[in-house]
Amino acid sequence: MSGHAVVLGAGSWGTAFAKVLADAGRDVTIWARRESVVNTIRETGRNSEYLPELRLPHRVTATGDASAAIAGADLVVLAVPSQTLRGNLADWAAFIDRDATLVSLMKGIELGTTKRMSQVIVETAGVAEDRVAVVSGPNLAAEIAAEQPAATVVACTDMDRATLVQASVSTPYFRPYTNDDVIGCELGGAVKNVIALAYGMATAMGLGDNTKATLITRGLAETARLGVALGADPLTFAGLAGMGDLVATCSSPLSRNRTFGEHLGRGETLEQAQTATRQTAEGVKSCLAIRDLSRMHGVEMPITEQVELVCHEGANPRLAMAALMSRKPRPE
Ligand SMILES: NC(=O)C1=CN([C@@H]2O[C@H](COP(=O)(O)OP(=O)(O)OC[C@H]3O[C@@H](n4cnc5c(N)ncnc54)[C@H](O)[C@@H]3O)[C@@H](O)[C@H]2O)C=CC1
Ligand SMILES: O=C(CO)COP(=O)(O)O
Repeated sequence: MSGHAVVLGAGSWGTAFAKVLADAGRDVTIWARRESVVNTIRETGRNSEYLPELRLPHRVTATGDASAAIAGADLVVLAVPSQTLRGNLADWAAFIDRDATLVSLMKGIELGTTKRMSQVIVETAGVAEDRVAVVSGPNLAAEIAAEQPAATVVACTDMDRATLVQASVSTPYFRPYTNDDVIGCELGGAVKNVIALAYGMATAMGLGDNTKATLITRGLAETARLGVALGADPLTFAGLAGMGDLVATCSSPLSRNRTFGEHLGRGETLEQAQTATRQTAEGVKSCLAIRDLSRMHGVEMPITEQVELVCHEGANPRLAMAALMSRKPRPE
């Protein structure tokens, strides 16, 4: 693979990922929805709204014309919010080259359908699942943009394709591992956002490291339970797309999900938290879809249930924590 790549979505991860692709040897076009973002990237080489510190490599350019950018690209990277993917991709699907690899960077579950992002891509773009790769791991965009060493997982049911994508995003600061467990990698990425909301609430409530370690560990347990019920390999949850991303997201003040949880933990309403934080916190919507998935598959996910109650039913975070602590005793 050495052709042209397109990154659809100019948020912080889409922009940082474009840099990774360019540093790994690609010409890259970023599609941005807003003309002001396109113009700033073209004129200054920076996405000043999302990653102002980052000077993009010369191989990266921007456009507002998705169809022109997609045509001829052999790597089509999707980096829009999970809940808008289906609508966006419906507009773009016709322009995607029949041999192109579609790469999902998104960490969410679709509301209503409870579909993972790769499933939405397969359905909407009309491609076989082995043409879709998922990139997921402890990858806070600002740290990658600053070239701080990090690893990730490239998951695809076609391991040859996973290896090609791995080569396309390998740089001295970004180390991708391949995996064929797409379900596990996608669930790890989506559920950790929900657990990070809980972690943020605990942080704002002044709770200590025992509480936080408990949330991470039991959060991982409920993620793995759901994953196994959906056909994932339990070992995936001990890896970068599971524990790795969960730890990075919960412990980092850069995380939008953790930050959103902190607002809720200070007693703000959902609307107040949304006003205070501008970027997408995927867990806020995905917690509803993940709760639905857990009920459909008869899997207990107590932390997710409580996060959903705080986010969408106005439950008090302290009472949510008390509810978790007063559950029926059970073996680990
Ligand atoms: N920011 C990060 O550190 C990381 C983010 N991710 C995931 O990557 C995905 C994308 O996130 P980010 O790049 O951070 O950006 P984001 O989620 O904040 O926004 C993505 C981009 O989509 C645009 N957008 C918003 N609504 C849209 C719509 N209706 N149609 C088309 N475009 C729209 C935004 O303007 C922005 O340019 C998310 O699923 C996130 O969970 C994954 C790893 C790291
Ligand atoms: O997925 C991420 C890091 O791997 C980014 O998390 P946030 O969306 O919470 O910022």
